[in-house]
Amino acid sequence: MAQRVGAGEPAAGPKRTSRVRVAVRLRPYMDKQDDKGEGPCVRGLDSHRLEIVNWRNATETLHYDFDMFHDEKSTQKEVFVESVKPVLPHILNGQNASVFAYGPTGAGKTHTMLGSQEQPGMIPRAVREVFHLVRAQEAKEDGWEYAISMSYLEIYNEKVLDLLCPSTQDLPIREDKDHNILIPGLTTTPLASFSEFDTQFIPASLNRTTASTKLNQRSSRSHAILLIKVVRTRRVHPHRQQTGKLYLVDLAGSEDNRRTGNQGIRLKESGAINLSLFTLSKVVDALNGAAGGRVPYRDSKLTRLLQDSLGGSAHSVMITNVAPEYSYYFDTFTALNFAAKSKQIVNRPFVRETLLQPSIVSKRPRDQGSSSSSEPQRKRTREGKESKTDPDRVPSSSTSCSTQPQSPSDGTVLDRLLALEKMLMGTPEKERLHLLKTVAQSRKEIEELKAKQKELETKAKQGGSALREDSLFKTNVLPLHRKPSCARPKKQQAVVSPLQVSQVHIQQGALVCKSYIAPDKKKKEQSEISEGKENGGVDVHTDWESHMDASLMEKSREKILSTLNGGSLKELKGLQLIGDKKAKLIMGWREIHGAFTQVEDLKKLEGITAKRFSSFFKANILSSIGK
Ligand SMILES: Nc1ncnc2c1ncn2[C@@H]1O[C@H](COP(=O)(O)OP(=O)(O)OP(=O)(O)O)[C@@H](O)[C@H]1O
Repeated sequence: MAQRVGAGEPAAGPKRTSRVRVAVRLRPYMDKQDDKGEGPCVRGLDSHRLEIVNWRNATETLHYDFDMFHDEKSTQKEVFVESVKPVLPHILNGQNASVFAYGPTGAGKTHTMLGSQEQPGMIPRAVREVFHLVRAQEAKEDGWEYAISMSYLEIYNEKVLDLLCPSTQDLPIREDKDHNILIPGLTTTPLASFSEFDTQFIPASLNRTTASTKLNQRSSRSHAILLIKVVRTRRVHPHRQQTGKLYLVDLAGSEDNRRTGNQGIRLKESGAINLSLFTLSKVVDALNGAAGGRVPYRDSKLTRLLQDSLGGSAHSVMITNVAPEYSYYFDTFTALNFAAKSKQIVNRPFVRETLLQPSIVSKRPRDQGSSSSSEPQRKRTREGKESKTDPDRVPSSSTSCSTQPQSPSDGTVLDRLLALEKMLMGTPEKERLHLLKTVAQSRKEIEELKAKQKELETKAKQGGSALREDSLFKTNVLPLHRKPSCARPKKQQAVVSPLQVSQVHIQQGALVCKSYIAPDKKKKEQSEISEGKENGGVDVHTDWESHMDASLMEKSREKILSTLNGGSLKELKGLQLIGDKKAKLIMGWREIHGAFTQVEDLKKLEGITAKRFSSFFKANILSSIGK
């Protein structure tokens, strides 16, 4: 698990501010001659200023001044070089950046962000540039190693959907204590090259929800957000790790339902789109001092996700797309006013840095003497899985939804101990004393664990053999309709309710006394636990552990732990007594705190009491042995 370094630490440098940069891009006329006759309702004055006819008085014009004005002849390359490229280097230094296109339906947002084969937009250009920047840094051998990955999502009807894995449902949005916005369960795909990005991105874009409206033949009905993450790790001790994120956002078009002719589902979509854009506008107002200081980020999924880009810690660029036709006049006027307001927003970018724990560092090849630049990187895949991938190798055609077996990021106690000892070399005296204490404490823990394990093994052997003979006999002679008593030498008798019948199973040397509960009762019991209600009547928490083979128990425990640390949403839900809510909580915890070191860590989750944990543990150990 990584340790967070505060934003004010030396690595982050002095805190500084960065205003949201606003560019306006005017789309050329489309093929409608009659619109052209009226002349454009908006026109550029120079590379920063533009004017629009004043609707209150047609003889006047209103002037606006922006960071950049791109006229109707501007090429994709010019827009990229002048407005987008300057923010990209920040993401190599652990800072966040975002570029988003805003404007009415049909004004050119998707053209600007995505573009076409002949005229690639900001997204492909920005990603290509990120690869260039990273390769240039690698060539300098500056002591850092870099890893690039991507995630891609859309917000459709206030649902967060994973475009790299379209079968997933609405994903939750979480915030950690450092105000980082996280989406547990979102696919993250490592990228080795730009062409690999292309092969992932193009099919994923086709998953995006689009439908035509009267205004635009191919109108985007969702907000699409592409996230490019650059993680760089210092090769030498202390192993600092910096994470920079680039958000590339194509917003859905704001639109007037009277003009778009929306009905039915299209009307519902428009409601969601306009609500999120309205909230976006309220957020901008609040950041500019209105609304008494409360910034309503939480009022829509879009603003929650863009929290970092507006008034947060990102270097942000907003490209406002406008159209020249008079039919767009009011939309253009509104968009320009929104852009002018956004220009005043000030962000506070800082470096996000963590220190890798010794257990992670000690497992890396460089600690075994290697310092090759093509050394494998640790990367997260979907649902918080960790894997080792060589960044210079083009991975096989694994799908983004595919899951890989995962090894927990925290080592065993012994691994950690060894790593700690190794770290003592070259540590100042005061810290060394503290570390020595930790080492001594860990050693003591190991001794205690070993003693306990021995004791349990002996108990299990004694109890197991006595019970095996006894229960085998009883299972054979008891009539089915009678309740058998499950023999438990030295231990208390299990409480058996009138609806239960006990069965004795012997599997792989383990003796398990399974309670049979009538199906409807079992269902009720399980749903009560997963809904958060404590178990009332029957005590299911009897001393069952002592009847199990210690090594088998340990194996099952490891299996559960590995699912907790590496399981997908579906796999987590496959655990006994874990429903959708708990599975998402587990993923959120994992995202924020890293791997669970032991199954018992589950008790740290909200709503998992000791009793509920005990039910969970028992049910899963039994079911894993039963498999
Ligand atoms: N700068 C430009 N040069 C040439 N064609 C453009 C330009 N901007 C937009 N277009 C064309 O205008 C049409 C509408 O643009 P686009 O689909 O990008 O609008 P949009 O704002 O994304 O709309 P929506 O909100 O509905 O998604 C498209 O056919 C697009 O190719």
